[in-house]
Amino acid sequence: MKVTVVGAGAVGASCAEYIAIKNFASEVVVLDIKEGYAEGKAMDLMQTASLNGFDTKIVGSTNDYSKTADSDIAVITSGIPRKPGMTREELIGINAGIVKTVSENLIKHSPNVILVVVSNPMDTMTYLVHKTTGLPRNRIIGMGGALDSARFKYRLAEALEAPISDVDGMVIGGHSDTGMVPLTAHATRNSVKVSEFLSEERLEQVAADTKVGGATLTKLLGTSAWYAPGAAVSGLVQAIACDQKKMFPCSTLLEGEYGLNDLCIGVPVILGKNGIEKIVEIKLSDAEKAKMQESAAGVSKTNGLLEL
Ligand SMILES: NC(=O)c1ccc[n+]([C@@H]2O[C@H](COP(=O)([O-])OP(=O)(O)OC[C@H]3O[C@@H](n4cnc5c(N)ncnc54)[C@H](O)[C@@H]3O)[C@@H](O)[C@H]2O)c1
Ligand SMILES: O=C(O)C[C@H](O)C(=O)O
Repeated sequence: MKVTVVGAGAVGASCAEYIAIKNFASEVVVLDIKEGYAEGKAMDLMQTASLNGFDTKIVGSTNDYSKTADSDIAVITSGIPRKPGMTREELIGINAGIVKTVSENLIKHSPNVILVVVSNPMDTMTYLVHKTTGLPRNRIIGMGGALDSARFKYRLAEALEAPISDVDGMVIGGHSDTGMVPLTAHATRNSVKVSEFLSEERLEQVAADTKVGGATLTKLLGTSAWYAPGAAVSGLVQAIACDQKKMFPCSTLLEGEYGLNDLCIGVPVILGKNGIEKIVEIKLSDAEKAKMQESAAGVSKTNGLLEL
């Protein structure tokens, strides 16, 4: 199993590290445009192999896509991150050009590759990859919901004063400060609805904290987060590589599902060796449906800024 990670920055390197530590890939190629940077990250990571006990070979490349040839899965993290005070949508001008070129280069050398899009604004970048590559929708996966759901579980555990392993919950919708839809009514602690333990007001606070999870970290760090994003990507890659048939909320092209069309947005999907093997349509309340519609309108508005 060969995995390429484009962008050897904060998220790309974290993602490569988690994939290597999980020891399911034979090779991870890390590619960056900055001279020597990916080679340096790859060498540093390889020097953790004996310490962390993995056999994955990590190779660095300065923009040489021949090294990525015949990748089974490729992750696109190339592009600029936001700074405090910015929205993800403000990154579109620079990142759209990068994501378009990178995805075309990847497909040229790996025609059967499954792409995982991370660069922001992620739902719009995923849509751009659809529009420009023409790959079938099962092979283009946007990562956002897996991360947002991990942050939701963190906030739920905090409110419940419970270990995170006790809680379960999911965030669907757009990966933006306003567009996320944390499904508080479906969240559970050991199969008991969290609404049995937390007031409506506290649950609203959990949802609000979840939605600004990325902005909160950006303010603290001066740039956006990388550990949880890297771990979330590695989870998706592992589910595909190991044909796990796991369910994650991912950004995918909708063709009527959830009453939506012609956009990529986060919904639950089953991930296996073919990428997105199924879009899971869960029953939403009228209030949840309205939030999803509003979120979709926001994503479509950003998509409208693309020069297609
Ligand atoms: N979807 C998500 O949940 C999520 C989570 C975190 C970050 N992000 C996004 O991921 C992107 C990367 O974030 P980061 O913190 O790793 O940024 P970073 O600046 O640390 O790394 C980005 C890397 O991309 C490289 N790059 C730029 N153009 C390139 C090109 N054409 N080809 C190859 N490499 C190129 C840069 O040299 C840099 O090393 C940002 O857009 C950020 O907003 C998304
Ligand atoms: O917040 C960001 O800009 C990066 C990423 O989308 C995140 O949620 O951490």
